[in-house]
Amino acid sequence: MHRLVYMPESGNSVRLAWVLLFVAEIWFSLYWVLTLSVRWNQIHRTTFKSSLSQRYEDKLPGVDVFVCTADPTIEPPLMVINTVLSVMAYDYPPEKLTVYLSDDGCSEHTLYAVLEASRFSKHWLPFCKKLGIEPRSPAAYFSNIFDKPDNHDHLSKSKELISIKKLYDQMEHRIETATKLGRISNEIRSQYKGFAEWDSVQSPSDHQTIVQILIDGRDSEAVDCEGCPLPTLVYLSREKRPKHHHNFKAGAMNSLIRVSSNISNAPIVLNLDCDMYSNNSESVRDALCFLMDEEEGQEIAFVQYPQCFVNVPKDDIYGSSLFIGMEVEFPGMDGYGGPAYIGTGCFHRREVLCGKKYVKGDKFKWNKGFERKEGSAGKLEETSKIFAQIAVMRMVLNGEMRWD
Ligand SMILES: O=c1ccn([C@@H]2O[C@H](COP(=O)(O)OP(=O)(O)O[C@H]3O[C@H](CO)[C@@H](O)[C@H](O)[C@H]3O)[C@@H](O)[C@H]2O)c(=O)[nH]1
Ligand SMILES: [Mn+2]
Repeated sequence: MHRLVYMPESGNSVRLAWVLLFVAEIWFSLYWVLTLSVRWNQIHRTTFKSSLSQRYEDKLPGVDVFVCTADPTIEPPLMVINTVLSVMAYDYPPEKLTVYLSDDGCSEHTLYAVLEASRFSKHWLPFCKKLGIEPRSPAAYFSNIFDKPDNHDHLSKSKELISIKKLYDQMEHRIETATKLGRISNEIRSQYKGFAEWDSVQSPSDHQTIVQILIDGRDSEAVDCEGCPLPTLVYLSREKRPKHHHNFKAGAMNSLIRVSSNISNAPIVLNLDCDMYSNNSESVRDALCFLMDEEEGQEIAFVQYPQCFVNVPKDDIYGSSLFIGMEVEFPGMDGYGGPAYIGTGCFHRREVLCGKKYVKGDKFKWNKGFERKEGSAGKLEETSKIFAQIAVMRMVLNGEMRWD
């Protein structure tokens, strides 16, 4: 009202500033109304995972986890494998879990780190499950234990803890030595056939598709040190050519959807940025409580987890912890039908990503059974390359891009 009543006469030099201020105030008022309205209808949900187990433990669906990385310098391989290990250690039947690492940086060092992680997982997974520890990213767990002097949680676990920490430190040392060396030594190269792919890589932005199945869950020898099966672990670096745009994470996700459909084809897909480890081993079960809900499950396309940051400065003057968004506005949006998709930490139904249209009353059949693909790992790697090619070709020809 003040702005309208005291508007300067036309011709007055401050009139333009006055009008601009008025527009800005209108915009902020509208913004205030919009943000306030998502704050007064918050929904906080609770899951009952024991009911999920009672009803569905034998029929739990396969889950494919996509971890994306793009640059071995900005996103160090050691950080990437901590994220990979955090999801491999999920409290979920390992034969139904497949973890894909998409490496847009096409780095031998990242493949080497994942290879190391596949070996370390044989000790890390039984350690996590036996002692029920959280979080299951080794770096995050060790930092909680050793960087906080008043944390005595480790005393009861000391023997196992010391030996697993030693294995982790040795792995870290090997990965860092390889990184410092700038190349993968001939000794390591000779131990794993997959490195031979780099003989035909021109550069990280000009290379063929590389698919390596590092742990094949169907293999009876793919077991941890206590004899329990391990989840499947796959490395993918999709084809890139300088003349075609690769569409960043979206392009990687398109390749991952197609390659995974050939290897595990799980009906549930989780996507994670490589710098966002999972801090709760029951996240899959929590998400399934929504997606498999008998009444409303079919109405839910995805379950989005909030993002938490561990390295935000204490005073956080820029609001980088996204606290208001995650703690207030997300539950608020849920009151109006559900939160937005914000990328990492989201469980989708595969069929939704593949373009299935919503049909009211249409029920997904969870008891279809869990199927394993036939064929040797080598054969699956070869056919998966064709699937990755299709993703790239469709993106180039149609500009197809389903992910933000
Ligand atoms: O060519 C690329 C570029 C990026 N990435 C990966 O994509 C992820 C996200 O990229 P980044 O540049 O780190 O985006 P941010 O701005 O940090 O993340 C925001 O944007 C992401 C992509 O939408 C969301 O997943 C996140 O939740 C959201 O915080 C990372 O894991 C990257 O490794 C690729 O796989 N290929
Ligand atoms: Mn990021």
